[in-house]
Amino acid sequence: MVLCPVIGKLQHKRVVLASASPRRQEILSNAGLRFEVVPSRFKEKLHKASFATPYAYAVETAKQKALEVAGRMHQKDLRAPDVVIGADTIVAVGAMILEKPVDKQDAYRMLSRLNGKEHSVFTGVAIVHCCSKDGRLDTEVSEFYEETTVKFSELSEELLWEYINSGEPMDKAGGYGIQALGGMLVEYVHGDFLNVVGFPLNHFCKELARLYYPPRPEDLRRVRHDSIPAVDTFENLSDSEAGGSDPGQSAKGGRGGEQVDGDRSQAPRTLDAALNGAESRPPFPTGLLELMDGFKASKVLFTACKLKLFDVLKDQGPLQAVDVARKLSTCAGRTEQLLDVCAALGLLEKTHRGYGNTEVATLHLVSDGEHSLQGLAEYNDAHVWGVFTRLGLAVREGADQTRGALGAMEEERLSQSKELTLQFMRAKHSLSKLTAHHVATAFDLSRFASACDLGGCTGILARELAQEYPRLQVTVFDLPEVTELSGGFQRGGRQTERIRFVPGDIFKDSLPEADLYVLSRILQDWPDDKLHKLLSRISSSCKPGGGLLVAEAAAEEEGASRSPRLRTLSAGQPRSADEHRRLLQRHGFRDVRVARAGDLLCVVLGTRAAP
Ligand SMILES: Cc1cn([C@@H]2O[C@H](COP(=O)(O)OP(=O)(O)OP(=O)(O)O)[C@@H](O)[C@H]2O)c(=O)[nH]c1=O
Repeated sequence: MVLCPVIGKLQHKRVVLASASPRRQEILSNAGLRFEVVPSRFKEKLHKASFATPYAYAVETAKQKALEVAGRMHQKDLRAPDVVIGADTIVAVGAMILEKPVDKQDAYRMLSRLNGKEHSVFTGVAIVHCCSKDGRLDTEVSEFYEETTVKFSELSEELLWEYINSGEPMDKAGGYGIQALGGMLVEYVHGDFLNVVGFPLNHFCKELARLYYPPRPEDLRRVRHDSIPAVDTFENLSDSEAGGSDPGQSAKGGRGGEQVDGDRSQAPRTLDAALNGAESRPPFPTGLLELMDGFKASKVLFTACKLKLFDVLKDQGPLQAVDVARKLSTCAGRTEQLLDVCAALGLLEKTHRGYGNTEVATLHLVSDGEHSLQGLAEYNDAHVWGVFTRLGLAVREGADQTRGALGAMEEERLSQSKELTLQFMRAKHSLSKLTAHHVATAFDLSRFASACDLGGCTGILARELAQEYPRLQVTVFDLPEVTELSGGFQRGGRQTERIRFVPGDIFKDSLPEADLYVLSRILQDWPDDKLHKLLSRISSSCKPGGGLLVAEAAAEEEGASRSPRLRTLSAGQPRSADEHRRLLQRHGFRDVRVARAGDLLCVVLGTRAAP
């Protein structure tokens, strides 16, 4: 059989399975692989929301599990195994990830979500090749994922509880085991069954083949592209293009993809394809097509927010499409399309009871939620959208125009209506709420008695600083039209006594006195000349020993910015932590330290040297 020699390639190697899952052990030993089992101690606690897709989360977790075991074994014996295999299985309902239930209630919640519906099971796999050199561990990781679609029948409460009480759900992702009693819950499976059980053996063998039998150049020219993913084009939302693709068919990523994301078609598709040969076609441009459709997805999100769809579903959901349309006074047919696209985007859940918010929608898209990003959606729709429609003009007409178009948020809000200023403030407020705590705690700032947040807008960071440092007096310095409206964003509380709002322009007016100046997400909006002007003004106002704290979007190479495009399209240059460090040094700050704040920001703190 073709696959045996592939497994045989590992025969003389020391192979470790970094997994406690008895199912994985069984699948691999049934395939004839000889290995040791060293369960990983990696805690499955990666921040799910920071992954663009559920499978990216599974792949990263699998990798971390394997690397933890490789590192630990290397440390213990000063010799790592040759190969460590890690895997992670998750169940995904839209964007929501279900892992192993923590108790019976949790299992019930999970199984109820799956009841009567289709879901995806993803297993991420990492194959880590290790090499110990001069006491150092070198690793080379290849990773992939497999997706299988599973549909549950409509199940009664009684049956669900009977299943839960059998004890089977507890150590299984999504709360069920398809290989045992759980098999009775399943109406159909599309894809690799073993992938659901915990290990995609077929894809694993293909990956080994790819690693151990590099294709000959003549084979590569004949690669067949056999897994073209569907791309949701949202066409059926447009009147002129009605009858387009099925919104439920969102881009899923090929089951046979060799890479986690991006262009999976770079590598030979499959051993089969490489060996059997096929006609020559260019790689399928999945990423590019998704990019072309990206604006439609944004517009769907903005429209749903504007219609207050998530608010209605929060209070009254789940609801059928006609009821949603009635409550929103919208056209029933179009509303249903919008709801379906929202479900395909992972914003809504569709069950036999109707449409309901997913966790991410409840958390971030409901207007009055503590972590609501409604303000940002509203501003992007009402303002940034229009700004970007002028991008071509801005690029053609040069730097100033580019600034006018791309970085226009600051400038336009000066001249425009109170409503626009309010929109801008709501957008900034909602985003700052996500980051303020991280910025305030990136360094110990307790040595400062006063701080001034320049461009501090609604005072959300000031509030966090005051809360974190009980001695600190904080000034929020922003344009008069902003400070005038900031009252509407205050929630009261003891620390507000130590916060004051001072109107002024950071480029023109004298800066309020403070031991620590703060610039949070300000520099990125300005081109170099303005930025140097601002930093030199701060430098002159800052007393020796005083500080400057800068928080900006983390540069891509530092790992976490998931939206490099957003960063690049602001007026200023994208800057790395090192560039920020040099900027501060150039303006008279010493002992410059850099820290990461959450997933989005890099924070830099410098101390003013004596002139
Ligand atoms: C959907 C489904 C899952 N599972 C098991 O669910 C666990 C997932 O958890 P994990 O975190 O990927 O693995 P683990 O069991 O914690 O082991 P480890 O690799 O040490 O983290 C694995 O066991 C899988 O078999 C089944 O046995 N049958 C099914 O139908």
